[in-house]
Amino acid sequence: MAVRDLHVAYGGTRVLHGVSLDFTPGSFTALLGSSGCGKTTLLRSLSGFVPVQSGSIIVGGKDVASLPPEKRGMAMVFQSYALWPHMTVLQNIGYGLKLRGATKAQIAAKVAAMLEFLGLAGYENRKVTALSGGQRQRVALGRALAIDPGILLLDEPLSNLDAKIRMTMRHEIRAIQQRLGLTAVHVTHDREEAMTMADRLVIMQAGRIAQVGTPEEVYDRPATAFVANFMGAENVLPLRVERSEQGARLSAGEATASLANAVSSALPSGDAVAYFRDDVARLDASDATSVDDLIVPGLIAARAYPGGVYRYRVEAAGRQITVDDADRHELGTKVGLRIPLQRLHIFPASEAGSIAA
Ligand SMILES: Nc1ncnc2c1ncn2[C@@H]1O[C@H](COP(=O)(O)OP(=O)(O)OP(=O)(O)O)[C@@H](O)[C@H]1O
Repeated sequence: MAVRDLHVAYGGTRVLHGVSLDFTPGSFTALLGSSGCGKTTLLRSLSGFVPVQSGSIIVGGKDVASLPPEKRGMAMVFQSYALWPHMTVLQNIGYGLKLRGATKAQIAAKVAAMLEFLGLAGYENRKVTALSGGQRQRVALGRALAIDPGILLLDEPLSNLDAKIRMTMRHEIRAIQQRLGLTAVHVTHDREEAMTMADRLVIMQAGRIAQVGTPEEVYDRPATAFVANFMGAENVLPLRVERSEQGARLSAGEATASLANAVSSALPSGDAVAYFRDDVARLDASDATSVDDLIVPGLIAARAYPGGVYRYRVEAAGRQITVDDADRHELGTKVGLRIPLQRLHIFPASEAGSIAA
């Protein structure tokens, strides 16, 4: 499947501004992005529930953008399950087959196989209202899979489940997708869910694609300030970068550090903004020095114990920085915030825009 220059609008409001993507057969892609960026709209355009303004959706070499949902070879699983409450498990799973003209015997055989596959053997005659959330979502999955789709679209299917079932379902869905060789596209708000289930992440920002890559690429090498921030590097530190023959000199207020040429060649020059995660920095003595790490003077303003490590809010370089540290320190203590340079994601200040504000 591939999407080319997809534009979608609701009334006069444009929501997708020219999205192009390729989906390798058998791959699992997660669409991630802040609320309202257009993830669900993209998924619904693929499925045919939302019409496209322009662009194409290619499945097996054919443009399906103007075909109705049932002619696209795709099935969708919804957050709300969207099961028929007055119907039994058998009737729900068999619904798509019935619409496609399958006989009663064919439906019964397929549903029994599907229930076996999903660990719900013998549940045929149960009303769906008499099932747990996890079981309902499995029935919804069964209904989607019963029509043998090549492409499975998942619209936040795990959001309504409690944490434990959600973990189990992550593994189940991934295993089913791999076993059946389905091409899956999954919309989620949950970064960890996307990272653990998908081969590839697509990070969307305001109706456009900000980055496409493996979970490692997107997490460790974010292409933009937005992606770095969105993937959890929420600490923001304004920096000045001065390039020289030997490398680069970084300064954050009084604090300075040097980077050798090999590592610094990709750095911007001038005013920049660095992003880093809570678990990257450490608390050191206020007079600590280092050649490899940036040590920014700071003051402990708050402390919490979420478990395992302490989480501190440190006032440093005019910013509030969140840092995890194994040791307990008192509020008001002067510290040196030790930040390894290679763990910083650095972008020109002009690119950081409102995220850095
Ligand atoms: N049926 C609709 N009519 C008009 N505008 C809509 C409709 N559905 C969504 N929108 C708007 O389109 C934009 C994208 O919505 P969409 O649901 O695709 O975002 P999303 O990334 O899935 O968000 P969320 O994570 O909150 O579900 C939003 O601004 C939303 O308000």
